[in-house]
Amino acid sequence: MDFRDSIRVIPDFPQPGISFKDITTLLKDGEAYRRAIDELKALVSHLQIDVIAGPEARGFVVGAPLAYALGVGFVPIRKSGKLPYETIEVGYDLEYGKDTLAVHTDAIKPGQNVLIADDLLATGGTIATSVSLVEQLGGKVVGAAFLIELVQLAGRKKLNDIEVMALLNYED
Ligand SMILES: O=P(O)(O)OC[C@H]1O[C@H](OP(=O)(O)OP(=O)(O)O)[C@H](O)[C@@H]1O
Ligand SMILES: Nc1ncnc2[nH]cnc12
Repeated sequence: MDFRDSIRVIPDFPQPGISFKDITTLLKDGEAYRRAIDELKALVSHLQIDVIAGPEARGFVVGAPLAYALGVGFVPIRKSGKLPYETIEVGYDLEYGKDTLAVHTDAIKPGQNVLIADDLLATGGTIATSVSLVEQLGGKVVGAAFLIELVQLAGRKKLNDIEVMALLNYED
């Protein structure tokens, strides 16, 4: 299945010069959504995964169903101020702004193998920050899985030797 047909591209959102890849058109199509998660599951099948971590908000709609499909737990990595228990936090830049991500200090056990999942890899700031949070808790990041990779932004360079997997590549 060519998932590209299910992604809507919006020029100049949320600011001029950004070509926004809108996954809501894929999410509302039950067949395409299910197949996308099934294909991600196949892409990560060689990895030993104890838990999936996904950054708010779009990382939830990819990471949580993937965790369910694999029969592993899901850890939400949230924007600052949302999690109720003790957290660690890291600030970062993204393609169109700045933010801070947080995770509960007991979300990951030291030594657990963690797959990070999100809808899209752009500059890699979100995922590098997620990797930092997981590693601060003692987790080992065994891979990062996405629906979409914006290859020109070279986000995977921020991830050093972490394996990066994506269903779709965009050149712009
Ligand atoms: O590789 P990067 O340059 O970090 O960009 C990618 C991130 O940007 C988007 O999230 P956003 O922060 O817009 O939040 P949202 O999921 O709440 O829309 C997207 O869902 C990724 O998480
Ligand atoms: N171009 C883009 N489209 C959709 N989400 C994004 N997050 C960061 N860059 C993005």
